[in-house]
Amino acid sequence: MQRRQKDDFIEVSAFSPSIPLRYRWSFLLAVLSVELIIFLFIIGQLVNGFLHIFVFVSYCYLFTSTIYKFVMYRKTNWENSPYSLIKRFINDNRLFLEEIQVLGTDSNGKAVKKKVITESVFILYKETPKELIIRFWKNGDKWNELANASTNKLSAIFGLNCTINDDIQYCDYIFEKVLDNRLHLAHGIPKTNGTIIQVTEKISYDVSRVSHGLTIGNTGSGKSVWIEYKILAYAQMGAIIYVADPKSADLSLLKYVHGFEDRVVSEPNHIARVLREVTEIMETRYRQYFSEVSAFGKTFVDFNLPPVVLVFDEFAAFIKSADKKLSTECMSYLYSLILKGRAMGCFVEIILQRPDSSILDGALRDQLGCRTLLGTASKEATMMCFGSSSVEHKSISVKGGGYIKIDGQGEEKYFETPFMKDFDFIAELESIIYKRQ
Ligand SMILES: Nc1ncnc2c1ncn2[C@@H]1O[C@H](COP(=O)(O)OP(=O)(O)OP(=O)(O)O)[C@@H](O)[C@H]1O
Repeated sequence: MQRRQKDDFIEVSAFSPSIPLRYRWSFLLAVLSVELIIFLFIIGQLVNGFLHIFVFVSYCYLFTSTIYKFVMYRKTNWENSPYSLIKRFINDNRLFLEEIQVLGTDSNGKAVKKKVITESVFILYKETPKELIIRFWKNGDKWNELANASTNKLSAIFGLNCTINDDIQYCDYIFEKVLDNRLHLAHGIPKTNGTIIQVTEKISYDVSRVSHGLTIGNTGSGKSVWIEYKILAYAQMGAIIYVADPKSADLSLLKYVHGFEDRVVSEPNHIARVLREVTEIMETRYRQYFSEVSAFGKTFVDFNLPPVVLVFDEFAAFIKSADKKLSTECMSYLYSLILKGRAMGCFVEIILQRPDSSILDGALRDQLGCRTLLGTASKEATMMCFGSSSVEHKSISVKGGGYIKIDGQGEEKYFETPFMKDFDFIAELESIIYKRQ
């Protein structure tokens, strides 16, 4: 079996020693013996009876504290250590091959046989204060399949949720030791740093690299609250925000906010107009800023251009219900925004109640850099949002809880949208806009 470079990883296999010397009971016995010898030596040197009692009491204290410290050290540093747990995982699942080998003959001429491990899986781990990474190499051998199929067992062993980073040559299981926390907007909204959206205490992403969003969730799962938070984050960036709300629901109320009056639309013709407007902004930016070779690799951030965001609620329902010509026109604008908008800073945030792959196929979906699935979702919705994934989704009872997948940040992970209670979204938005003017 081919084994590759280990980086800072520690390797564990069936060949690794079961217990390192400093955790063995025999080691404790050796330490206690040394202590006893020292005690007997000191006692032998003393004549004073009072000193005998004093040394004896000290020795008793040393004896019990040595045993206590050893047991605690073993428990915390060894029994629950990744090394020991991985070793147990290998043994319990028999991830090794054994064969009986003849070692020689005894005095009666009988063959002396012994079971010897001949092959083993090799699992690596690396521990930092924040995370534990367990790596399975994919060697195309009999343990290859194991690399992608150990989520449940490993999560159970370590008692932590994990995310997977699946590479061609290896599969990393990343266990977060520090739990993530939901943001509480009543404590103040996080200040947007440049083009970064802070999602939870630990999750964030940069819209200049990861553009466009998709939010899927059943009614009441928290889509509107999540999008409202995103609108605040975009507003902090100084974005020009358009809202298409064909059902004239909550988001359409934004038209009463100063600056949003003609950017919030519900009528099909107006939605088409807004899509056209955003596409034109994108095309104009292309012509003005990206027509020379010096613009190579640059984005809207390099030209100090504000992001332009189109929030499209109930997008699939709109496309299905609109007249054919209009829906074709809208789809073509949307395609070009999704495919070409990133560098120009022109983004779409699509909200869907029900998955519909006839509207948003896999190729287009993959262009939407931040995808969220809120509430307990059907298999179809999960597939629609994330494609095939090895993440086991739990059922969700928390309002605003769901899964998020951000381009370049591995598989989807559980998260909770910022908590919006005792918080006035409209007042906050108006205050952001006022401060910007
Ligand atoms: N992040 C959150 N913080 C606080 N409450 C939330 C959050 N997300 C959802 N809720 C609660 O859940 C309710 C439903 O959320 P929301 O209106 O966003 O769902 P929805 O998916 O948009 O539903 P619909 O499709 O019917 O519009 C909210 O009124 C709110 O009470």
